[in-house]
Amino acid sequence: MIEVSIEEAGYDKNRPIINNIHFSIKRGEMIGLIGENGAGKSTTIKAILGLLPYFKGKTEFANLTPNFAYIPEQPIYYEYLTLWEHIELLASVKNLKREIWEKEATYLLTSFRMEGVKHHYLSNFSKGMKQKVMLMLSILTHPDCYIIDEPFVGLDPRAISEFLKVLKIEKQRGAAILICTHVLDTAEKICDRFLILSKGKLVVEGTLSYIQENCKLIDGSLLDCFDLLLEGEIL
Ligand SMILES: Nc1ncnc2c1ncn2[C@@H]1O[C@H](COP(=O)(O)OP(=O)(O)OP(=O)(O)O)[C@@H](O)[C@H]1O
Repeated sequence: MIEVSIEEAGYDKNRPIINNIHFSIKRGEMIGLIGENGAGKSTTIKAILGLLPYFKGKTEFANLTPNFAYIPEQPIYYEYLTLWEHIELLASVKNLKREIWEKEATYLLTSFRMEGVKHHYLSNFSKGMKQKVMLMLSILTHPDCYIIDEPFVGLDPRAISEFLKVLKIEKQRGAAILICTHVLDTAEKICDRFLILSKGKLVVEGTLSYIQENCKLIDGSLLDCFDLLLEGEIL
């Protein structure tokens, strides 16, 4: 579905931030992008999205016109549009069928417990509420691929569980999902494979059992393996 091949990339040609990062994401696969603060996760996402001033490499999508949703860590929205107006704007831009999106939007508003604020401006929402809106909007477009930057930090536990439920359905539909997160116990439960970045490089890529084997920690958690890998005991 997506082939990412980054030779080097960054914000300035003379100072590449990430290099030699090569991976693919298949249909129906969920990949966890993990690494310490400053490891280069957001920079990798920006490279995939074509948002970096300096990028040497290529990103290939199976479809010539990739249909993907990017959910940033910091919500982006229109100050003077209500939640429902955001949904209507998206539906109009994406040419969604009213009889379908209205039903789905109503379902999502109820499951994310946002029905009561659908006619309020986003500028009055908390960070978690704004994040919920970003998630709902992306889900409504049913993209081929989701790129999600830290979804678990601002959301309350019920919203996380609703979000995971919907993601599971989207994954079964065939969506490819890249999630960047520090919440390793959740990532461990939901992701099929992991990319561990450190200092702008891909340290290890694989399933949890591959990483456990690599670390000689057969029953170790993702966090145990992550700690060990980054302590340099293995590398
Ligand atoms: N806009 C920018 N201009 C220049 N350097 C940047 C910019 N954004 C990030 N960097 C640098 O790139 C490196 C990687 O940052 P990045 O934001 O990709 O890390 P991250 O893994 O997403 O970290 P975190 O977990 O803290 O979000 C850091 O050294 C950072 O200082």
